[in-house]
Amino acid sequence: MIGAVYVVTDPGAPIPVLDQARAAARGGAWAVQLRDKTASDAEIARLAETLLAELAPGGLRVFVNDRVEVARATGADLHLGQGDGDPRAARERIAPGALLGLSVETVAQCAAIPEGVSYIGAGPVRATATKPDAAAPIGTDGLARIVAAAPVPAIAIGGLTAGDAPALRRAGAAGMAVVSAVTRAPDPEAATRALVTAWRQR
Ligand SMILES: Cc1ncc(COP(=O)(O)OP(=O)(O)O)c(N)n1
Ligand SMILES: Cc1nc(C(=O)O)sc1CCOP(=O)(O)O
Ligand SMILES: [Mg+2]
Repeated sequence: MIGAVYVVTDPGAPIPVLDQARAAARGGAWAVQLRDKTASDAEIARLAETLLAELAPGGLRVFVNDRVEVARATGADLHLGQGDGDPRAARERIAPGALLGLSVETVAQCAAIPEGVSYIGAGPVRATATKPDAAAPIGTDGLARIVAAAPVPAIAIGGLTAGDAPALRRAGAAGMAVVSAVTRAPDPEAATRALVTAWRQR
């Protein structure tokens, strides 16, 4: 089951990554993702193990970004992009119960989503300073087209805030993923809670 609010951590944010994840969990996030382009596999594995021990028993899903072997070694969930290797091969490497996410930027990419992918990360919906190599923003109309074409639930990502929740829901997203709206907020727990509340509002 895919949940509503998914917080991607940022090692460049003002508070440590573990505290970002803990605040997200307290605020009601469904998932956190450890995203760090420069840390070693051993460092990411240590963080994942800590979060899995501490927060997975309470229901939080813990993802690692890009690192198939870290997911395999720790039992964490995994998120891959279009350039991060074959998702079928990754599915074979990770735990049977682990979730596998795949980034999708275009409707055409929806035709190539293999079985075993649990959800897509669809975006960027809006411009984002967090990922300088992101594709051009697709907007909520682009998101709706991807939702319609995808065989699995879509989690919207890219430049999102709580105010976007109604439009993302109208577009058919199953959830929303954020980096800066939580990790750069003065109170990351309250920011997560605001996202959860906004998502639930009809
Ligand atoms: C939930 C979610 N969706 C999309 C992405 C982006 O992944 P990717 O395209 O591989 O880019 P990087 O994050 O690796 O720079 C994501 N991480 N999470
Ligand atoms: C990690 C990531 N992936 C994206 C994609 O479009 O695939 S956009 C993005 C960064 C999202 O950060 P923020 O919430 O601070 O804009
Ligand atoms: Mg990636």
